[in-house]
Amino acid sequence: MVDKDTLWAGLKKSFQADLSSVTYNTWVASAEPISFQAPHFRLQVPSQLHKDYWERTLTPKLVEFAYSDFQAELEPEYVIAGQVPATPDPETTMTPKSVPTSTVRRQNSLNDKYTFDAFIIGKGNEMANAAAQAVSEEPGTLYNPLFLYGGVGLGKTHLMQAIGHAMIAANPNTNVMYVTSEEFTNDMVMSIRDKTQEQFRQKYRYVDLLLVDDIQFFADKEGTQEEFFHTFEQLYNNSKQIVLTSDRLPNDIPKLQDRLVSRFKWGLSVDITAPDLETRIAILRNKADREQIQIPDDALSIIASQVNSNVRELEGALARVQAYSKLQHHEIDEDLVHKALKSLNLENKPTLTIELIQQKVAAYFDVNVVDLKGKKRMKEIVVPRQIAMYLARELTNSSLPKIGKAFGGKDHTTVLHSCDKIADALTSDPKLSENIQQLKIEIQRR
Ligand SMILES: Nc1ncnc2c1ncn2[C@@H]1O[C@H](COP(=O)(O)OP(=O)(O)OP(=O)(O)O)[C@@H](O)[C@H]1O
Repeated sequence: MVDKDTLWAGLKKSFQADLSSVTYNTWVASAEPISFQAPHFRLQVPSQLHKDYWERTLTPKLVEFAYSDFQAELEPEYVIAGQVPATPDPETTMTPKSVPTSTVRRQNSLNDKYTFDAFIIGKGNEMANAAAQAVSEEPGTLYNPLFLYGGVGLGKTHLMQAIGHAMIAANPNTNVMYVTSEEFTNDMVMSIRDKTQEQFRQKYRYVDLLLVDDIQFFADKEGTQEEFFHTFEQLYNNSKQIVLTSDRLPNDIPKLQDRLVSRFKWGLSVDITAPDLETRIAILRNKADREQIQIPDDALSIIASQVNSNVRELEGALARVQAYSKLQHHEIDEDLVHKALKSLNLENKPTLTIELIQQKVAAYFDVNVVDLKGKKRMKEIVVPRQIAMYLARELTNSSLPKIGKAFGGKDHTTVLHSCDKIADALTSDPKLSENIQQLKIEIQRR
């Protein structure tokens, strides 16, 4: 038995470890538990934008953490502060249950908001958008599979789901399956455990459009890759459309079977990069209008110029401003935006660039920036160089070739290798993990 406060305290810890501090402070820190009676968990959030974000993005994590930390099956409900909930308040205690099924399922459906109409086109995504539009008009023939790749929070999921919406709009009988690669793996494992492999195959092999998100997590998963290969073959041979997303190109996904790498390259691979200032402003304006948030252009430009990492963080900043305006009972203006974003420490800071990361890492390890960019092979230089590349990828959303260029013209595979090496070492080297944590704080603080 666990009460709502104990549950929430545990969940917050897991979120804190999992999310960036900006994401955590924007979305999680402002939520309050209202009640808890298995499986119902009611959480109060400050605004509609928060509610949407929880429903769309954080619910799967919430369910997962509740299950792994408390062996509890959760069905969360989000209530906007000051609004009366639709159903009466349940009791506040619960008994843990077994496997979370219903809430996990919800992830398979398309998010209503991820349409082409709601997608703002800019320099970083115009190719990807054009390819996605083309695929939705001629599925299974033009680019199959369509492989969208790029950094976090740049709209890959949005765009892939937009294809699903467009195909359903053109033909309501279209059978669309959206799944993350982890869900695909879990589903497969369950089907083996429950001896329901035939149902599993029916589910994935007889659709018109299969969308698999974050395919890089297939790395190392032999069984999943084997199963996915047969799924792919059947769909492809029947001219059914497949769309995949990843944070990197197929060649760069470690331990991905050659036959999958070659198949993923049969169609079209197209990347999405971070939006420029104009696109960020347009995304915010569109979002504000859709959510009916009153915000003048000048105030909006301040947000767009201060948050330049990715669209998810941009949306978070807008939500923060909106929540702040509600709390202060004050309309949004430039002054309010400055105050609301102040705690994110974004103001008066130099822009977070690869060069800035190089300087911070060099100072931290007491090495020379020139050496970091150079070719010296001594361990004292190689490790800081790999760390700097890893942080450049994590914190700036720059493409691998761009990072390679900033490190004295290195190849993108060298950058990827460095990032993977550090990511691997992080799981077993607490000292490295501490160094990186400190460096991240130092860099975010500028
Ligand atoms: N060009 C855009 N126009 C409007 N909204 C966008 C655009 N790009 C991204 N977004 C919004 O930003 C948020 C994050 O996008 P999304 O989840 O699609 O990113 P992603 O690239 O799939 O990230 P991840 O790699 O973390 O899965 C979503 O709310 C999405 O609607």
